[in-house]
This record gives sequence, structure tokens and C-alpha cells, in this order.
Amino acid sequence: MAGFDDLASERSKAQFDVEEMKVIWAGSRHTLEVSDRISRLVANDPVFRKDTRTMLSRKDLFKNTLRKAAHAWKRIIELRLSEEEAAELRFYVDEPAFMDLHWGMFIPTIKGQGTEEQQQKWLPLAYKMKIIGCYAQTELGHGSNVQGLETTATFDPQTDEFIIHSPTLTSSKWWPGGLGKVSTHAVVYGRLIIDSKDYGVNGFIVQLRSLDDHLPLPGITIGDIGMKFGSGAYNTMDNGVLRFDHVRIPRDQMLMRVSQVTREGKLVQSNVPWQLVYGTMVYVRQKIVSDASCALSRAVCIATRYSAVRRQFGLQSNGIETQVIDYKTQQSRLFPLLASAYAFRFVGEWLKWLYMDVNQRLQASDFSTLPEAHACTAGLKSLTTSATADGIEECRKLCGGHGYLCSSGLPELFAVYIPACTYEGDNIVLLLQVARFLIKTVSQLGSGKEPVGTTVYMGRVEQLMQCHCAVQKAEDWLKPSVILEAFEARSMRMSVASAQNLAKFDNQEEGFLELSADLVQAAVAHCQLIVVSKFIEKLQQDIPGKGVKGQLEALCNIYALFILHKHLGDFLSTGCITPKQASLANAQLRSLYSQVRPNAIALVDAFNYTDHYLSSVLGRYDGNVYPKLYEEAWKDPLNDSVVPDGYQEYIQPILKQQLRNARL
Ligand SMILES: CCCCC/C=C\C/C=C\C/C=C\CCC(=O)SCCNC(=O)CCNC(=O)[C@H](O)C(C)(C)COP(=O)(O)OP(=O)(O)OC[C@H]1O[C@@H](n2cnc3c(N)ncnc32)[C@H](O)[C@@H]1OP(=O)(O)O
Ligand SMILES: Cc1cc2nc3c(=O)[nH]c(=O)nc-3n(C[C@H](O)[C@H](O)[C@H](O)COP(=O)(O)OP(=O)(O)OC[C@H]3O[C@@H](n4cnc5c(N)ncnc54)[C@H](O)[C@@H]3O)c2cc1C
Repeated sequence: MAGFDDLASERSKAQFDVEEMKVIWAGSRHTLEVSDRISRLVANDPVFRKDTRTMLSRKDLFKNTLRKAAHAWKRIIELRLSEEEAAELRFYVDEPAFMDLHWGMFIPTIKGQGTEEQQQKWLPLAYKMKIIGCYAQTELGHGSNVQGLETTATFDPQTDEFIIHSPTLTSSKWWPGGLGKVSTHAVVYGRLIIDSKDYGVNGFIVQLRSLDDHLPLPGITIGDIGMKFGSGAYNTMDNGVLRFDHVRIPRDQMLMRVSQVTREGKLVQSNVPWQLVYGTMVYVRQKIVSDASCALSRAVCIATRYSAVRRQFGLQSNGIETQVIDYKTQQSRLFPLLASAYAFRFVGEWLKWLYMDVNQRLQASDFSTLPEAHACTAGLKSLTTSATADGIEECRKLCGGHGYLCSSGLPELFAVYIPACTYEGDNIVLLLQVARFLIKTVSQLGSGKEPVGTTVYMGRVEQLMQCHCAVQKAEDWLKPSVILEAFEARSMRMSVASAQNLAKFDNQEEGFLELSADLVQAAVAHCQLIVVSKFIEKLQQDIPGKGVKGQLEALCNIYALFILHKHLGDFLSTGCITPKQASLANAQLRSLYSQVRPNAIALVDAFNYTDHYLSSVLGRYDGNVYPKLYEEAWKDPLNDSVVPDGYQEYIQPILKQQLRNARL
């Protein structure tokens, strides 16, 4: 039967050890074991079903999410799951919910910005879920501009309290997930005011709702901000609005790792940089990069399996049509996304390491790598989420008409994913942060301060400004050193050109605004270089398993040459490569697609996703697409009755009217 046979035959063609690739994708044998076990546990639990999600009203959808979250928590306790297993369970439940913000932002904020004492007081309550917290930073009037927040936290020396207040409509907290209906507490960001003096934005732990009856505490107005894009999707989350009317909290509820307010109302700065107040954002951006590879690989898995099952045109001698995956156009759209999923996986792994490293250094009062950690997390969050959002939509198109059906899983995945381009920092705003970092690095070249980390290549500025690409034949593009040099030279030249143009302005800030579109492009070039170089570094590790390394090399080259092809203008205009070399890169890319083609299904099998997680008729492991699509259609509530509700009121009168007209 079509589908079953197609995927089985594809799997038999694989030229590498899929089980070993699963380990590489998961990160380790241990992680694979955990994620495999937990994903099956979730898939086999009827409470975690997802198939009716797009058909529920907002209220039913939300209540169902609460039910799932409560059940997930119950299972975590019953099975005594470790922190790692619990996080996997929440991941595979696959429904945005207040839990994400509680575990993903509220707890990390207390850990990162609270003193030892504050951590000892609040973390046990949060870990046991005796309180539920969210992250209330964004306001109706300000999101990107954190320093523009208007909420005030005024110290009252008489009572040793802060008075939290929303002085204007635009100071209403707006967007925090989990705030609208669930959270009992929030970390609220507001301006610290002591003795009428404004000391800028700080975080405060504020109780919002009673722990007895869940009613808002006095002075607090709170609610949900309303339906968001798509059906189901992010509407399982209670993004909220919050206003304070002179709400009092004890002084020790200001998060005081960065600065402390004494009983006398004196502000004392610690020896840590004030930017640590922004620390949770660095943590979450790093996490979002890892998650991008999950969302993209999920869409790619669906589109790849379906492309092997779907046949159109080109009758072969045996009378069957061509699998659409065999069309070169399909490959040239699909395989770069497959390669990007792997690329984002590895850069995510590296970023996790970078984040851990920066944290260890911070514990030892070494703050030197913080600016780089900020630039890398901001830039890679922007790059990977934009590419993933676009990639999911491309996968929908790759599935033709059926991709538009909710049962394909792609519309909901897209709707859930796209806010990642906005939350945790608008992607353009974040690239501008990278651009500032690059300009600073360029301006310090020659000053004796050597660039470090991901900007170390900038130390070779003279060589990179002059080098000529050595490619003479298509296969030369397979050399990692050739690819790296082309990407480094492009990024170096774009940053230097931006810095030179900026230097022409008397006022640097005005110049920065004027040149911001170019600066963003330079930031993108730098971030793409990071992704390419981390993929290449990954390949230098010991990679066991028959054929695994070869497949990863092909994917790495596809990613790099696809980016080169997409941004050809940059590479040509900076003189990094010639038009002839560009055309050789294209020829090499075509040949790489042919190399990946027989392995495509096995490469997506290596993600080890259950059908439950994919929630897609088109992406089913067994390829049994058509009977299941047919079956799925009949489940739609519209098909509950043969004659629809409303027939007598609305259809019949029209038909009767037409009949009369026809007789006239
Ligand atoms: C489902 C799985 C769970 C996974 C994770 C869990 C949960 C997440 C899941 C889903 C997400 C759900 C919700 C998302 C939640 C949110 O959206 S929370 C709100 C996030 N808000 C933002 O991201 C706001 C974006 N704005 C900013 O970050 C900053 O304000 C800014 C744009 C970077 C500031 O710009 P600017 O005015 O220039 O800077 P400022 O004067 O404030 O700072 C100047 C110096 O500070 C450096 N810097 C800036 N940010 C950081 C940082 N984060 N870390 C370290 N350093 C930073 C900056 O580089 C400047 O340094 P100089 O040396 O002075 O140049
Ligand atoms: C689903 C979702 C969940 C969220 N969850 C939370 C949460 O839990 N807690 C929380 O505190 N917040 C949350 N947010 C808010 C989120 O962090 C902000 O929306 C985000 O930081 C973007 O800020 P903004 O909305 O102010 O966008 P704006 O800054 O108003 O952006 C609007 C446009 O202006 C452009 N722009 C802005 N500034 C500049 C500039 N300097 N230069 C050039 N262009 C610029 C942007 O690129 C964009 O195109 C959430 C948002 C969403 C969508």
C-alpha cells in the first residue's frame, strides 16, 4: 500500500546507522534514553491527547490545559521524576502553559537575581508548587525598551516596604504568560524610587492572588489579554494584564543580588554588573535557540515523510507516479531546512555550554564573558527563530493543499511558534544589540585588546579584508577551511564597512539609527558564521556509527552553501567570492542534495519523534497518510450531522427563493 511501502523502502536505503544518529541528535545516550522513555509515557497517556485542540472554545481549551498541567504535575510526583525527566515531560506534553513561565522564568529569575537568603525562602515554595510564579516585565506601552518601564516601586522608610504602583494606563503589565488566570506570584520589574530619586529598573517578588481562594489581593487588577493568533496554538496560555494601586510589599522582596536597599533606604551596589537584572533573558534566549531545532525538525520531519509518500506526475514504467521528494525543486526547498535543523541543534548545544561557562565565571566574579554571552544569545535567538518560523511555513507549502489542514499539524505549529520572533526580545531589536557589540569590537581592533570567543576571527582583520577565495572547482567548496574563510571574510568586511560608515557621522547614535538596516545585515552575517563554525567544530569531534559523520558533513555543507546562495549579494559585493565561484557553489549544492536524498527519511527518523509529538497525519511514522486523512475528516464536528445546523434558517430560504425566481 502507498505510504507503508514507500517509507519502508526509503528506510531500507539509508546509508548510515540511524540509532547512532539518534544519539548525536539527542546529545548523549543518556539524554536519548530519557527523552525516548518520557515521550512514550506522554504519548500513551490519554489525558495528554492533542487531537481535539483546534476545535475547542477558548474556555474549554484553557480548562483542558489546566487539567493536563495538573496531571503532569501528579505524574511527576508519583513517578518521582528527576528535574531533567520532569522538563522532558513538560516538553512532550507540548502545550504552552503557565508551567513554562513558572519553571522557565520565575524560578531562574529568583536563582539568578535573588540573594542566598531570598533563594532559601522562595525556591522551596516554588519547587513544590506551593506558589506559582510568572515574569511580569513587559507593559502596554513598553516591551523592547526595558529602561522605559513605568511601573514604580517606591521605598517607604516608615514601614520598611515598597509601594508598587501603575501610574498610567501604559504602565499596565501586559503579556506575561501565566499571569492572566493562574499565577499567585510574579517577579515584577519596576523603577526603584528612593527618596524621590529614580534608580532604574529592578525586579520585585509580588504576591498577586490569595493562596486560599485565588482572588486578586487588594489593589490588584488582573485578567487575560484575549485571544491570540490561530486556533488552539498559544491560546492555551493565559497571557495577562496587571495593574497595581499602591500595593505594599516587604523590603526583602526586592531581588537583591545586584543591588540592595538597606533599612535606612540606602542603595548599595554589589560587585556584579547591573546587567544581571537582565540575566533571565539571557538564560531564556539560550533555551529558545535549543527549542528552535525542535520546532524546525518537527516540521521538516512531517514534510520529508509526506514528500516521500506523495506522488504527482511523471508516470514511471511500473505505472506509478513520481514521489515529490524526487523533484529537485522540492529538494532545494526541503534539504536546506533539514540541514538547518541539525545546524541549530549543534549551535544550541554549544550555546548551552557557553551559558553554563558564563555562569561559572560569574560565581567566581569573572564578568568578562557577559557581553559576548549577551550578543550570542540575542543574535542566535533572532537568527534561529526567524529561520524556524519561515521554515515551518515553507514545510506547509511543501505539503501542498493537505499542509493547510489542521490535521497536518503544521498550521498549529506555525501559530504556536511565530511569537518566538517577538517574545524574549523582538528579533530586529536583538540584532541591533549584536551590531553594537560588533562595532565596539571593530573599534577596539589595534588597541591592544584582542577579540575573544566568537569574534576571535576579527583579530585577523588584515588577512580577512584582503583574502581571495581559493575555490577553482565545485568540490573545493567541501573544504571546511574554504567555507570558514568565506564566511569570516564576509562578516569581517560587512562589520568594518558599517564601522567606517558610522565613523562619518558626528553623532554616533544618529549614525547608528541611519545605518541600522545595514548593521542588522552585518549582525546576521556574524551569527550565520557562528552557526557554520559550530557545525564544523562538531564534526571535528569523535563521531561513531557507520556513515554518520559523512551524513553530517553533507548537511553541514548544505547549510553553509545554502546560506551562501541565499546571501549571494553579500558575498559578491564584499568581494569574498567571484560569480564563477558562486556558480560552482550552486553546482556543489545540487550534488549534495543527491547525496542526501536516499538518506532523507532516516535523517528525520533520527529525531526520534513519536506520532503523538508530531501530531500530524502527514508525518506519521508508518506513512499511512490517505486512509488516516479520510478518517480524520469525519471527526470534524461539522460532520456530526449530515444536514448542518442552520439549514432551515439560512440555506433552505435561499434555495426556496431561488426556486421562486426561477419560476418567474
Ligand atoms: C516552552 C519551553 C520553555 C523554555 C523557556 C521557558 C520559557 C520561555 C518560553 C516561552 C517564552 C515565553 C515568554 C517570553 C517571555 C518574555 O518575552 S519576557 C520579556 C522579554 N523582554 C525582552 O526581551 C525585552 C527586549 N529588550 C531588551 O532586552 C533590552 O532592553 C535591550 C533592547 C537589550 C536594551 O537596549 P539598550 O537600551 O541599548 O540597553 P540598556 O541601556 O538597557 O543596556 C545597555 C548595556 O547593557 C547590555 N545588555 C543589554 N541586555 C543585556 C543582557 N540581557 N545581558 C547582558 N548585557 C546586556 C548592552 O549590551 C549594553 O552594554 P554596553 O556595554 O553598555 O554596550
Ligand atoms: C506570546 C508572547 C508571550 C510573551 N510573554 C511575556 C512574558 O511572559 N513576560 C513579559 O514580560 N513579556 C512577555 N511578552 C512580551 C514580549 O517580550 C515583547 O512583546 C517583546 O519584547 C517585544 O516588545 P514590544 O511588544 O514592545 O515590541 P515593540 O518594541 O513595540 O516592536 C514593534 C516594532 O518596532 C520595532 N522596533 C522597536 N524598537 C526598535 C528600535 N530600537 N530600532 C528599530 N526597530 C525597533 C520592532 O522591530 C517591531 O518591528 C510576550 C509576548 C508575546 C507575543
